[in-house]
Amino acid sequence: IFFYSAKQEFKVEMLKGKRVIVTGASSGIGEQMAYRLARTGSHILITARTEGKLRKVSTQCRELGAASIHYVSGSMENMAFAQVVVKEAEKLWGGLDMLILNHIGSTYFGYFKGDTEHLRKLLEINVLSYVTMTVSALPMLKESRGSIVAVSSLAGKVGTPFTVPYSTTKFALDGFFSSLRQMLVVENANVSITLCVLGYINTDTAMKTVSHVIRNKPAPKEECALEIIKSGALRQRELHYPYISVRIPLLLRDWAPDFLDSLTRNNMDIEKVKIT
Ligand SMILES: NC(=O)C1=CN([C@@H]2O[C@H](COP(=O)(O)OP(=O)(O)OC[C@H]3O[C@@H](n4cnc5c(N)ncnc54)[C@H](OP(=O)(O)O)[C@@H]3O)[C@@H](O)[C@H]2O)C=CC1
Ligand SMILES: CC(C)CCC[C@@H](C)[C@H]1CC[C@H]2[C@@H]3C(=O)C=C4C[C@@H](O)CC[C@]4(C)[C@H]3CC[C@]12C
Repeated sequence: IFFYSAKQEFKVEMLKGKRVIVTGASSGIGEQMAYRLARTGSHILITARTEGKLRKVSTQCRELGAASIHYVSGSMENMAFAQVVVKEAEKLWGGLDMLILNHIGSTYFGYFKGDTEHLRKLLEINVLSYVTMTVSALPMLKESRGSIVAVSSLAGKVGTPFTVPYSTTKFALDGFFSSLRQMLVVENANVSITLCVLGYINTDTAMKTVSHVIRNKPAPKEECALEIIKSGALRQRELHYPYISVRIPLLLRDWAPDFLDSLTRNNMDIEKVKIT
């Protein structure tokens, strides 16, 4: 029982020479994932809207030792673009080993005033483009027995105030990917799906948006990026990072939901949330 249940350990060789797409890689956690993959000698295709930033990240990846590095710029509001990115990987490498879905459309941390247009746009960028890329990439991933990694959030597992449109999209990812995981087992397809449930991380965007409201200390984006890559390589079903800050709310969620809700609110300076 000990030997059969022992967890597999992560080794950098697991990703050496692997062909990986990383979305939202021009900044934050996505950028750090690109650097980490470069150090392990992977073939990398990065994407985001801002070409200038992608060029800089690519240069850095080349210096860090990427087996190869390419970028495509465009917006994930457009589903044709989501397909173009996967086609590009097919053209470049004739296959794909890992698809890391990480981009999000910009959103606010504040009062929900019924702005369904913002919600619709966010559903397209944060969910539909993930679905589109997954569908396009699945034939290649089935062939390589590859992996899909979807970056989500604690705000996609438990209700947090001030993130209504954002949480809607992240909860949807759980629905899609958890069901698809089951579907792939039934079909006998050896493609792993990892849902990353992240707590508060110190990216520029998150710090700018919530550091004046959230009392907890954010976790480092560099370590977060490494943990995401490890969880994908090890074909885990979910990543919980930072471990304790995500595990405790997940435990409380079903057993003491009202207590969890008040704990979450007590972690915020609610009076500092801007009223627009
Ligand atoms: N930071 C945190 O505290 C937490 C983050 N997460 C999750 O981690 C992931 C990364 O977050 P983080 O690094 O903070 O985010 P960033 O804001 O740093 O990065 C977002 C990336 O998405 C790209 N992007 C934005 N809009 C679009 C678009 N319309 N089309 C294509 N790409 C787009 C951005 O580049 P560009 O503008 O050039 O397009 C950028 O590369 C997200 O999935 C987020 O939900 C989860 C929990 C906590
Ligand atoms: C039990 C409680 C202490 C847990 C509370 C954790 C809350 C406060 C944490 C968990 C996940 C976090 C959000 C997140 O996932 C991503 C983004 C997007 C970014 O562009 C702006 C910041 C934002 C909204 C984060 C805000 C703070 C959140 C809600």
